[in-house]
Amino acid sequence: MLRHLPFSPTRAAVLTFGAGLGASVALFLGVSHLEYDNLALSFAQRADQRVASVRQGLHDAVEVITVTNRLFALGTPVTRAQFHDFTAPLMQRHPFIKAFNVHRLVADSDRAAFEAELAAVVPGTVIHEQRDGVQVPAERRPTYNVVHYLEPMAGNEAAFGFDSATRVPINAALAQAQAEDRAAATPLFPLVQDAHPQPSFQILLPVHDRDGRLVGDTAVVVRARELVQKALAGAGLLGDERVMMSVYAGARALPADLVFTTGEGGALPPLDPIASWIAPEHANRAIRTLDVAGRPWLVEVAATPRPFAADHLASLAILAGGILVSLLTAAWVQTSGERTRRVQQLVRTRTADLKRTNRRLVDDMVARERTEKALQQSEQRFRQLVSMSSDWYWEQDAQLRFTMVTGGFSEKAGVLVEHLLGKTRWEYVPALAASEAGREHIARVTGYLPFNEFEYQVLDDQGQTRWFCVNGQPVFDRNGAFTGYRGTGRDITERKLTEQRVHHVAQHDVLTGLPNRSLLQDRLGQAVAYANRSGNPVWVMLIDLDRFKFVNDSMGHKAGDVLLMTVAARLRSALRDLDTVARLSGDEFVVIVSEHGEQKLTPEIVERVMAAVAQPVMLGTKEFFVTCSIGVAVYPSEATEADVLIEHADIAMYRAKKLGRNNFQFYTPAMNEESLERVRIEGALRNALERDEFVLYYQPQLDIKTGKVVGMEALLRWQHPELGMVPPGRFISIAEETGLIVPIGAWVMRTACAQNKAWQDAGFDKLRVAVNLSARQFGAPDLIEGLEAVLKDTGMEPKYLEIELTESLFMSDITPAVDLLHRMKALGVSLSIDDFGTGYSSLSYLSRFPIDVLKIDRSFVADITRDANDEAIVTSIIALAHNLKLAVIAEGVETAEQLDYLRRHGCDEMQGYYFSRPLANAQFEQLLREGRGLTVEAIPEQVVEAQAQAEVADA
Ligand SMILES: Nc1nc2c(ncn2[C@@H]2O[C@@H]3COP(=O)(O)O[C@H]4[C@@H](O)[C@H](n5cnc6c(=O)[nH]c(N)nc65)O[C@@H]4COP(=O)(O)O[C@H]3[C@H]2O)c(=O)[nH]1
Repeated sequence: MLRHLPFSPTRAAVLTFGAGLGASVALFLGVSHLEYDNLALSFAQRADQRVASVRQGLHDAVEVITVTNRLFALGTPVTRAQFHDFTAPLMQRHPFIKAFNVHRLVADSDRAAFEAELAAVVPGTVIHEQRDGVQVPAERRPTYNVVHYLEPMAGNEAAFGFDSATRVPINAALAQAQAEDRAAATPLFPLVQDAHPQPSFQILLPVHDRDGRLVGDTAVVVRARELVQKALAGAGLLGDERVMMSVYAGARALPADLVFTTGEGGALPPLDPIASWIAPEHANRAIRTLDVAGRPWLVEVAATPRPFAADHLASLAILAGGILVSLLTAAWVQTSGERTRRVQQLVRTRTADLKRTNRRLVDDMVARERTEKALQQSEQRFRQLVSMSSDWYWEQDAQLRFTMVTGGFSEKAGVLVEHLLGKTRWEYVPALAASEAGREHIARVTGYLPFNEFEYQVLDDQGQTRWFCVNGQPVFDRNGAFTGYRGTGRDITERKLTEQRVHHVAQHDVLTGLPNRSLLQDRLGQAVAYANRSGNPVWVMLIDLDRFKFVNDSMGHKAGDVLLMTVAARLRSALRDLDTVARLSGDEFVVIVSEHGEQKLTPEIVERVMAAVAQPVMLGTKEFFVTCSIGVAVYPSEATEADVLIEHADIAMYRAKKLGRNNFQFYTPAMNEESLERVRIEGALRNALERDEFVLYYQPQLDIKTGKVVGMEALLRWQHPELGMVPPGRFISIAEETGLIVPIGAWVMRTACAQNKAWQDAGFDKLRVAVNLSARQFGAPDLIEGLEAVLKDTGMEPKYLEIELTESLFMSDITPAVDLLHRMKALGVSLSIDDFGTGYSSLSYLSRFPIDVLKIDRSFVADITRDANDEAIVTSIIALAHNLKLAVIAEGVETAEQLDYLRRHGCDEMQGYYFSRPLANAQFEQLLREGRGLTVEAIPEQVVEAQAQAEVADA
């Protein structure tokens, strides 16, 4: 059966519904029972109320007649008027009273008199009776019971004079009243005064005279229905449809006795046993018997049949609610049951699935374990890699805030990770938004674009500036929604600092820290641009230190460096911050000064610079004076374009140098010519050796005592096809600067040796040839080998070669110089110091050097007879040399006085125009051939010696 239902109720649901239904019915019955009891109680109360009301109404009627009867029982005659006055208010109070009667027993003998009295009240009244409904004079009887007093008369006229003895009920009631001595009621009977009979009755009480004889009675005529109605209405019990009621003026419910009923058809409906069973409350009936002045009255009260639901709302509601709750509970149980069934089914299915999956899982587990292991290893490798590398790894969320930074970020970057997390890059580095590169980066990132090698500055937790370089890739989920960024970063501070250093180094001189040539060009461009804008002039000064080369060569590079740094600092402090001081090269500095506002550019600026440089400098333990030569180029000026400013300043500087150093020159176009010549010379010099344009001149050197030529100095001459004979003063310095002096010097050495050997071989006296060795040659690595080769190749004995060195050559780091000199000396050559006295004045090194000859510079010799200082220097040099067992040769001897002085002071040899200028090959050979020499005056050797010693002591 259940299988045909659209759903199959579970047993639990059926049981739940059954139990719920049973409980609901039980509850319904219980509550119904209570309702029945309640209804019965309510009905009993209603019935009692009604019965009591009716009883009260009847009691009032009895009470009325009792009171009225007392009026007559006193024996005092009562007039009709008194009777009227007495009964009028009672009638008013009890409208159910039809009339008050006083009956008189009248003997037939008194009939006429009595009728006369009656007629006196109502004319024509006789004692009468009713026969077939018609009023007729009473038949003659022994006694009559006549209505004597009647109130009210109106409406009751027919009763006045009526012989009530013709009425059985009245006679019976009077007899009963007399017998029981109390009021007695008649049954219902039709009144003579009623044309249409209404249920009425009388209650009467006998009246006795003073002797106790019955003389009549007092009666009240009552409308029975009105009485009942009045009683019920007075108690407010009319109109209650819940009950029906009937009142009978008798002991049984006979229709003839029916006084009052609410039921239709004049009486209560009979009880329907079936209906009573279904609705027991309908069987509620109350039957009470009342005593009405000795007569039984029946009051019957029944409940009005009502719809069942009207009186059973609560129980029905409970039943309906119970059924509903049962249904709902059953439905819930059903649903739960079904769900449980489904869940069980699902569990079974899933369990089967799980078993299958489990088997697969076991397989997968093995694979996964392998994968996890590999992953762990990979992760470990990644972590190791990250920790070993200088990089860190970072991630950001969709709002571009850092969510993770790994790889020892704090240690590598000096920033705690917590300081970064939750912030965007530009929240952590607000300066990003201020730079163009930063804004570009922000735009890129907010556009979810990848970025590479983005570099930016960060302040670390210690407040140090660092540089980070980051790479990043945007991350999108499967749906293409942006979820954040991930990438790497590294600290590139070191690299940046290195770059800055490199950049600084690239633009600055390492030694002095001043801008170098490259930055100088930049600054010069700015200065020229400023000059063009403002119309103010710009001066470019090229400063060259005088005799720096000497310091560098003589005191060593370190001293030279100290000097350069000192000069750089002095230049810097002598000028304004706005001005540029740059190191061009070696001992050359460039200053750019621009005219600003009221500060005019004047030569005092140049003088101030010169004065600043010309302060004493402590080099080691020695005090040294350095001067400078300055060339100044002015922009704008007629002849000076912006791009040749330094060149022109250089030309002017050369001019200043030429003019005796320690001064300055402003560039003039004429200077350019000299410079051009210098350039021409430099160019021509490069080809001179190849073109065989060099020649050697030889200047004789003579023994002062004997006057004989003992040697010669080889002096280089350049026979240029256009320039003519170019003296060394014009090209030697250029050759030294360009390094051309090395091959040229080698040529000189070889040529001089070869020539000397040739003259020796030609039979002339064997002379010594002196060859100048420049600093560049002295520093050449193959110097010794070259000398050996020359001596070997020419076959000249080494003792005939004298190598002239300048003091400055070996004054710097004397140890290698000493070593080199010894190696040269080991070749068998002699060594002389040229221009002695012009350089570094310490003579202490002389004892350590294997020197043979000191050569007094011609500048001392020139003034030897005029300047006491020079005299002193010369005599000192001679004395010193002799003390050191060195020979002394004076050069530049031009006069006999000079020669005389030198001779007197014991100078060994001389060289100078006084005897001979440097001579070409042929001329020199001629000189040798002629055997020319000095004329020697006889000066006693002791005198010369003594004089020399005395002058040395004076000096
Ligand atoms: N006023 C005056 N001058 C005199 C007198 N006697 C000689 N002289 C000049 O004095 C210079 C002597 O040479 P130095 O001091 O070595 O000075 C040399 C030397 O330092 C250098 N020089 C010349 N030839 C060579 C060379 O082959 N190699 C190197 N390295 N330097 C050389 O050039 C310098 C100048 O050479 P020169 O012009 O030939 O000038 C020569 C010579 O002509 C005199 O009485 N009065």
